[in-house]
Amino acid sequence: MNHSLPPIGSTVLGYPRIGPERELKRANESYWAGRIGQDELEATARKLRARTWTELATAGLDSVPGNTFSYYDQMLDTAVLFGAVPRRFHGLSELDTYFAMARGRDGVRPLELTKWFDTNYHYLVPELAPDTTFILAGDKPVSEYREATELGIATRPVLVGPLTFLLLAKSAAGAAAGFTPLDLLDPLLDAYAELLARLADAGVAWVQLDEPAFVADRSGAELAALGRAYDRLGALSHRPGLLVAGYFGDFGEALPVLAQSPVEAVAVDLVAGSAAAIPVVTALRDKTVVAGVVDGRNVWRTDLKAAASTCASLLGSVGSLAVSTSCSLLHVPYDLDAETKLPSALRERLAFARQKVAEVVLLGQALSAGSSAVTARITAASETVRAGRAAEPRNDHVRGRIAALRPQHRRRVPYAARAAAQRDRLALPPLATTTIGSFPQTTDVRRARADLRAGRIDEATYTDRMRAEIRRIIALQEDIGLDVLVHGEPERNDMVQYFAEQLEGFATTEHGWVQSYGSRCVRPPILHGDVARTEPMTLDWITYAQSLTGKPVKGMLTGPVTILAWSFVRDDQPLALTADQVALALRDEVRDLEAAGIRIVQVDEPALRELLPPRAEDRKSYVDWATGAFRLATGGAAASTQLHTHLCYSEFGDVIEAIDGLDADVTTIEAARSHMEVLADLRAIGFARGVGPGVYDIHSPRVPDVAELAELLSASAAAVAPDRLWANPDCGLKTRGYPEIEPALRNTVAAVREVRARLDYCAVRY
Ligand SMILES: Nc1nc2c(c(=O)[nH]1)N[C@@H](CNc1ccc(C(=O)N[C@@H](CCC(=O)N[C@@H](CCC(=O)N[C@@H](CCC(=O)O)C(=O)O)C(=O)O)C(=O)O)cc1)CN2
Ligand code: MET
Ligand SMILES: [Zn+2]
Repeated sequence: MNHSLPPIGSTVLGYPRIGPERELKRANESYWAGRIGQDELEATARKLRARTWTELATAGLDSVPGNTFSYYDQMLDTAVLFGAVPRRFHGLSELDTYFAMARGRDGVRPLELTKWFDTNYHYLVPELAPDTTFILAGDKPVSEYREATELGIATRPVLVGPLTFLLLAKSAAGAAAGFTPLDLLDPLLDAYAELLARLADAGVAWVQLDEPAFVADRSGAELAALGRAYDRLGALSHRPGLLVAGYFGDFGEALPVLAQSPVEAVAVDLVAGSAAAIPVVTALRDKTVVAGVVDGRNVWRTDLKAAASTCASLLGSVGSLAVSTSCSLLHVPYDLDAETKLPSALRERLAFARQKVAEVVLLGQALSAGSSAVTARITAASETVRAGRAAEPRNDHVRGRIAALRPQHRRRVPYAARAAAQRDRLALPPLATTTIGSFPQTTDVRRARADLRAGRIDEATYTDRMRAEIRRIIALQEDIGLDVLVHGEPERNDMVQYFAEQLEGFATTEHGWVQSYGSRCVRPPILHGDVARTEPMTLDWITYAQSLTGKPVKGMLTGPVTILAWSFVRDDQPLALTADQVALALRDEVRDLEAAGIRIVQVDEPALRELLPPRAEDRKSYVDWATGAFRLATGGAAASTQLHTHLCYSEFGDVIEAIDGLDADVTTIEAARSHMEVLADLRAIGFARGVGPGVYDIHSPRVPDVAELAELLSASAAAVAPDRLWANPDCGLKTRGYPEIEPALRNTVAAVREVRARLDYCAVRY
């Protein structure tokens, strides 16, 4: 291999790719709708890549990451690159196969979508089987490298590492028992070896292999596989320099393994993790260590003085030191300069992707030259950060309420008493039907909100339009015959941002878009101060909806854990305390809803699993504060108020006890894609409250028929008593269209009627 590698110096581990104005979202959605062709989509993609490389090189980074672009997702890119395309997707053009894997097509289900570690980004889960053969089927990393060289920029291609790829993959349905994707390591390494040779041919000096799977607990066998893989790739005679990156935590036991392998560089996350292990691992003394000191997950400006001193402290322990972000900047918005409405005191304290690149460049200069001008800028930046933090106003009322909390604030009367009171008050049938909250966000609804923002319509007109939408949604649900109704959430731009816009202590952005999955984006709010509710947030909409019907309408709130998980949070106090502040605001909202006659309140916690720490030793304290905050939000409700929660988008095996700890009366939970596995998990711990395993996968446009729904419901009824069992979709319906959801809901109600009839029959016979 090349023995005169250029120093990495200053770099970032990755960059946003949706485009500062969500150009890629618009281009993808236009292509899917048939409004533009492949050429136009590719032209947009090329422009976005060129713009990113140019911006990063011009900003002064020594090493610019490449291959950070993706039409949909980097795990999907990796599966396609190595030919791991399940048979059901064969038969389309390359691009359409790719999108079919992401989104499904007629009668063909897509790959599973799941959370990327503890972030709100979702990746597609590769499906591997014993007979999967890996070949170097594509050349995206090579061709994008060439594209950048044409602009005069030598990039460092970023690849998902082979171990992380396999550890995040799942074995395809029907794969032999005992098979795990890791069994395919050797053939996969052959394909990586071929890719590395091609990259070397193209002139690539460094590649980055991301192995974040190793910041979680890993078995001895997995650690050994890591060592074996990098020994093998390292031993290749023709390859670029290898940088292995870990992020979202500490490499732990994987650090010495990598240090003893022939890789030339290791990138470590010094924001979520610590620098303590680096001097201890003596084998790092002849490696390049890339110090991730600029937070890639949050939007605060870096305390550059502290970061520079962390870097300086490592100088004697490593062969060569480079400076970087803690992880890819994919998780933060593009550019603070696009925000014109943020309060200036807050703005001063923020850095988005572009500003973080500038921070890294400055730190790099401090490390290499350390001129007095650079030192002065670093000192000034640190002072701004510290002064800004100190100047954040405190809300003494909220802090007083927190100080006065007692265990009984987080406790309701025992479930049996609640269930009895709710049975009397609600008189619901067995297998009660409901939905998760949102109905399709139509173009009209979004346009009304855009018109309000632009001043084209006034507040009263906007309210009228939303009320008309609520009337339509209530009438539709009555017509379909659902038992517990929702107002449909048309007034919400997003289930977290909507609350943040009304709570003191949060700021929201105009352009701060971050990719969540595929073309779907969010604008995470910035939680900067003490949180307080100044007035009811949902009351008018919910009471309006309830006034239209005799059936119960669910009050609909987003829980404290999810509000934190999907916001940028303050880093100057424990998350547990921030969560309790949010919980108090929600507790007041629950009380107002109850006082207005609302009989059922749902508090969504889809992100409960997401924040679970990667290492087992940290989990108990997380579960304690997370369930504690939820129970603080809900613990003031009367026994006869039925409290629902909703969970989705993850594997729940690891948080079953936490779900129990929420103590909700009814839990609606994603289950359709995992064949109701969660019911067995719940049963195993003796979970005895209401549960609604989602019978309809809303992530797919497919409409389930009555027979399959009845079968899922019967299977569920065998595991859960019918008076505790609910029938509902997997998640909210906002991303779907009416032509899909209307028949799906009608079929659900029809299936429930069938199963109820069978239950009656059984009750008579036995
Ligand atoms: N925060 C969050 N995280 C989550 C979820 C979630 O619901 N929220 N759900 C899970 C899955 N993730 C998701 C993330 C985003 C979306 C989603 O639908 N996002 C929308 C944007 C939602 C939004 O902010 N809408 C705004 C702005 C809409 C918009 O783009 N308006 C147009 C103009 C309006 C028009 O003419 O269409 C514009 O600004 O250009 C609104 O309704 O007001 C999108 O990407 O399209 C769905 C699921 C997990 N994580
Ligand atoms: C991502 S969970 C979504 C819950 C919310 N109530 C909705 O129905 O959209
Ligand atoms: Zn959901």
